[in-house]
Amino acid sequence: MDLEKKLAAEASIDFIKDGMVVGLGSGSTVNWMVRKLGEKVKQGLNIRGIPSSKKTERLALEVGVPLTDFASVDCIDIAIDGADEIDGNLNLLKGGGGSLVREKVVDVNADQFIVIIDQSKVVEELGELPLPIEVLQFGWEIIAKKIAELGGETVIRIKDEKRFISDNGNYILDCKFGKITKPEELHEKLKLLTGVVETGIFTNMVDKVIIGRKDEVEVLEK
Ligand SMILES: O=C[C@H](O)[C@H](O)[C@H](O)COP(=O)(O)O
Repeated sequence: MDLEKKLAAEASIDFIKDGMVVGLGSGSTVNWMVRKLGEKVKQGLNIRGIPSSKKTERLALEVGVPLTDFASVDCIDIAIDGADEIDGNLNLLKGGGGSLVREKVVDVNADQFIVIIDQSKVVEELGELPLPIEVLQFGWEIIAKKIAELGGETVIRIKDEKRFISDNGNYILDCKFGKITKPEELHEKLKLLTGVVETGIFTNMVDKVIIGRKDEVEVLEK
């Protein structure tokens, strides 16, 4: 699986051109991409990255990828990010690592959005995994009840025996909805709940998917 992630990640580098502002996603697949990008920068590629998590930011700085931010640029040319699930309509479920909010801000504002995954992420319908939803700490218990009224079986995310806190200082609720047949509709209903910051459903955003399959890659276009 790691080889498949690495292959997909490294294949995505071909789409990054000199002078681009690059949205850097989060997660283990993206980490391969960031490392490769660091090598390319050392060889003379001139790009600037916008990281979607503190972890990605740390790695980018470590491997020498120059960074910028939204105060300094008007647009992101290309964003490259991983996913936890992708369905046949290229809808994504993301947030397994807890970085969904910043990822969505980066990915939705990119001219081109490329997803890099291993083949285990391809599903018929989203929802085999619980859906991560970032919520305010204040009132999370009542927000969880409202999510339950929409059909979600909700568990607050725990890491190292403590409540997981996102880069934005919020909690993550992992919510089992069963098969998500209408991702956009579910996302919209959840977003209407006060206290929900963002959901891990990403719809109508993906331009290209690079899938690592054994020792080769498959590229899907929108
Ligand atoms: O919050 C985490 C992100 O959405 C990741 O992009 C996603 O979980 C995929 O991660 P990985 O590449 O480690 O499987």
